[in-house]
Amino acid sequence: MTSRKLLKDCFLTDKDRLSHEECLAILTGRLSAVAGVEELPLAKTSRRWLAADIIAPRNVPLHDNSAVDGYAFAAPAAGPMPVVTRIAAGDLSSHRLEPGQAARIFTGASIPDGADTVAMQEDCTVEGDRVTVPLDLKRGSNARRAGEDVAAGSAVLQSAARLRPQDMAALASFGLARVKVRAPVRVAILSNGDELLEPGAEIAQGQVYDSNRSMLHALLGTMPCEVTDLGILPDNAALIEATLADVAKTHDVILTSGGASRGDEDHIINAIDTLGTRHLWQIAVKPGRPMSFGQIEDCVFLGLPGNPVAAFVCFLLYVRPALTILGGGSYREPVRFPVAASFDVPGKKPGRREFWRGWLEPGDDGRPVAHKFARDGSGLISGLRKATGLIEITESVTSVARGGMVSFLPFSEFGIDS
Ligand SMILES: Nc1nc2c(c(=O)[nH]1)N[C@H]1C(S)=C(S)[C@@H](COP(=O)(O)OP(=O)(O)OC[C@H]3O[C@@H](n4cnc5c(N)ncnc54)[C@H](O)[C@@H]3O)O[C@H]1N2
Ligand code: MOO
Repeated sequence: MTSRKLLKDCFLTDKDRLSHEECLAILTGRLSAVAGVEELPLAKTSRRWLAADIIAPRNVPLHDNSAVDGYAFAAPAAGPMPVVTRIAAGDLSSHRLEPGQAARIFTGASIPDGADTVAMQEDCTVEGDRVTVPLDLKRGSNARRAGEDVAAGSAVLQSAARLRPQDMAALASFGLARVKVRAPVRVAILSNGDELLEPGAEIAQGQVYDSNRSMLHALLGTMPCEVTDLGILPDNAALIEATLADVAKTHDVILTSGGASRGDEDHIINAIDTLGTRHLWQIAVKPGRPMSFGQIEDCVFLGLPGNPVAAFVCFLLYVRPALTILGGGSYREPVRFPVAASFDVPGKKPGRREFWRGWLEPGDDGRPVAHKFARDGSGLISGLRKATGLIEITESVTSVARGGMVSFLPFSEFGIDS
């Protein structure tokens, strides 16, 4: 990473602050994969980033086989046929039919040489050792061809792909027992603020329970990460600096929340400036204005704002892409769905991008319509809980009218299940 644009002014207007696009470009442009590569048993690789391309080593299925329980024959059939053999799934012996003969066959069993079609048993008439199949059955019906799922030699998955449950099925279907994947990114998390308290402790006026760390743990659980929890750090500049310097030696990422602005008791930014390099701080995004990104030696620093909604939104928008790239994954932008708004927002400040908490419901014509959580405060966890996604309002927009189109980003696009 090299430093490009450092922001020294803590009184920036939205116009001077980095835009969402610039922020993403800095993150994605300056980061590269740091996670190691390990070869693991297939069952241990779910949700990891692949570290090598996967080429199918053989056809799947390996042999032509029956899709149904029934009778195999060579189409077209002319009348009753003698049933000369019986083939079950897993039968490894070879079978051959002469023209006009049929084989009793079961789902998954190899189709015998000389046959190309299978009739479902429900559609057949059996008399003694002869079977009559539907005479108009098309050649190839109910026959699954070798390689019809995946042909040997085809490129199936590229390095940096995320292994999803269906990919696990594909790798197993090729007979792969071990897979090269990226190791988890080593992330240290901490919360900063004298007012913060661990859940379970006795609370007093002026204190708040630390909710960000539980939320961040859960969010990090959606990514291949190994999390070190450093707990709550008080507003003590020397302690913050010493902790960050120490932790940076053994982690790929330090993720903090709180203390990100430039209040007298916000020491995180100062610590980064002293120990390393700040690549961005202050963005024209709501919520999330004091989001920061920097480095201490080779350790990436990601500083989230303290307000829980801002921490959540910035995690999705910026931490997730950063962890993806550092982890050796391929980053893709979340899909944005254009939907009609069910609400009016007459005045929005121009020059900054806003992410409102929202959800979809069917409108009068059955199409999805976006609803917005009425209150905007970025301390309101209730809004995050009610929401199933973010409504994105770009910089140039100054109002939204009921029925107008807005972009909806479902949380599922960020790896969060409903
Ligand atoms: N004069 C200004 N004040 C503020 C500005 C500003 O630009 N000028 N920005 C506001 C915005 S926007 C945000 S967001 C917050 C973020 O500030 P910090 O990152 O420095 O966060 P704190 O001041 O430490 O905390 C803000 C708020 O969030 C609560 N908090 C912090 N950590 C946690 C946690 N782990 N769990 C639950 N709640 C937490 C904290 O108690 C505060 O209420 O600053 C605005 N102010
Ligand atoms: O932008 Mo702050 O990040 O709204 O709460």
